[in-house]
Amino acid sequence: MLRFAPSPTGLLHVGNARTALLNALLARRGGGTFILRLDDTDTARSRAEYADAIAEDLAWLGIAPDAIYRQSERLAQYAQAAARLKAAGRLYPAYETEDELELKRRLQRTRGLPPVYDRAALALTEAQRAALEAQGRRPHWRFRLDHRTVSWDDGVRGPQQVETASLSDPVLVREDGSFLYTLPSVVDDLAMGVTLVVRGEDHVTNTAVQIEIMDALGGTPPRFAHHNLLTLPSGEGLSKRLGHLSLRALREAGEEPLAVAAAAVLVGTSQPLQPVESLDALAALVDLSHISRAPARFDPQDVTSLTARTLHGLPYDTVAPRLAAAGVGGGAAFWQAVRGNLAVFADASSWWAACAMAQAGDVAADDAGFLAAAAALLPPEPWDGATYGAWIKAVKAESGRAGKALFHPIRRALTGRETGPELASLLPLMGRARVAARLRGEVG
Ligand SMILES: Nc1ncnc2c1ncn2[C@@H]1O[C@H](COP(=O)(O)OP(=O)(O)OP(=O)(O)O)[C@@H](O)[C@H]1O
Repeated sequence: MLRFAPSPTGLLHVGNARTALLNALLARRGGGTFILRLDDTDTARSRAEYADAIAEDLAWLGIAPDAIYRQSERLAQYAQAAARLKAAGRLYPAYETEDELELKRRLQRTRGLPPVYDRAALALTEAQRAALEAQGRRPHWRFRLDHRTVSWDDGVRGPQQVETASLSDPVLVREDGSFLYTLPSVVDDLAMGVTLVVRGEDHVTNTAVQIEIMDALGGTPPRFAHHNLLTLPSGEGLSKRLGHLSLRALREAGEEPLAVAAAAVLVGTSQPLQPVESLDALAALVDLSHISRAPARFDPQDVTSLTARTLHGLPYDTVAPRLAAAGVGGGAAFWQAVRGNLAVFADASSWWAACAMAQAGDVAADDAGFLAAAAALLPPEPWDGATYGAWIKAVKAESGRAGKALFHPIRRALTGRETGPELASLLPLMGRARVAARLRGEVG
């Protein structure tokens, strides 16, 4: 059981996609379950349209979660867990304001001490608490860490140890009673039976805290694996809120979902960037132990070149529904003919238009006679893959032209372009009447 737990506070970026894909692909490969769990307890920042956008962007990548949960709908479970922790003496009220905490931290720093919460609230007497509440202060609630060494064998980073004495007791519940991310995450990982948590290394410290809370709740922690983070090419970190390298933007630029997925998974590993034919093929390449420890720069140029390479290798059966939806005909023969020339999928539509829609032959005045003579040599239909070769041989013999002078005017007349797919493949798709008309500079 694996999960992806984003906050719906912006559009997913390629770093988020790395986490989502690693989880989804490991689940897919191992026959496990993959859930999308929206961390939407922060009502001020979470937005329903981002939750929809997350599901849509995952679907675009080819990921269909087995279930979707919204943490905002599970508050009763978190309240129950908080009550259990309070009863066990592990969740205590604290009354410091943000300014007071900041002052404490500043004093600690000037004394050369780490800015760790001093647990002053633990020492408050019943009467002192009552007095603070009488002033109108509301408590936030901190988890009392065990101050022990928490260890786990990380799927990416190997054996890990965190001394929780070096950490502040984390706030689990805010003044207004709302939950920060930590408790819902722990409660749900236990309740949903999550067995492996794969996430970014921004969570390593959280993991130590979460293992302590899981132990305090009597649960068995899952296994953890923390992958490196992706950055902008400049090295700057990615942020959902700032809209960096969003899946939406890559999609709008025409990038292939399989190319984005391959780049998001393979960048920053010891495996080479390579196009894949399917998510199953990408799943077969996933190996947590091949992920580097250092952050990895994500270059959108890599996606652009992977998009082209992905398209060049995509089998017809995989793209047939997309071709049909785009109104592109010609079946497998057309796809085989053009795929090697595509930079983005939409180029298939332009090549289809060039084959199937009337357009005037692009004929330079100097070549008009040569091309009209070539038209006269066109063999009768039916045409197949060998037609062009036989015809061009005859044209060459009669005209005495060779090389560029022979091929270039023909390509221009037929397609209006300097380069493109093999004419041998396009000719049967265009048909004799069209080819003849265009060679004469007419509309065909
Ligand atoms: N740059 C990144 N590279 C790889 N993974 C990332 C990156 N940023 C976040 N993640 C992972 O994405 C998952 C979802 O995290 P979260 O929703 O907090 O996204 P975020 O981009 O950090 O958010 P925000 O910008 O809103 O703070 C987490 O598992 C996190 O580790």
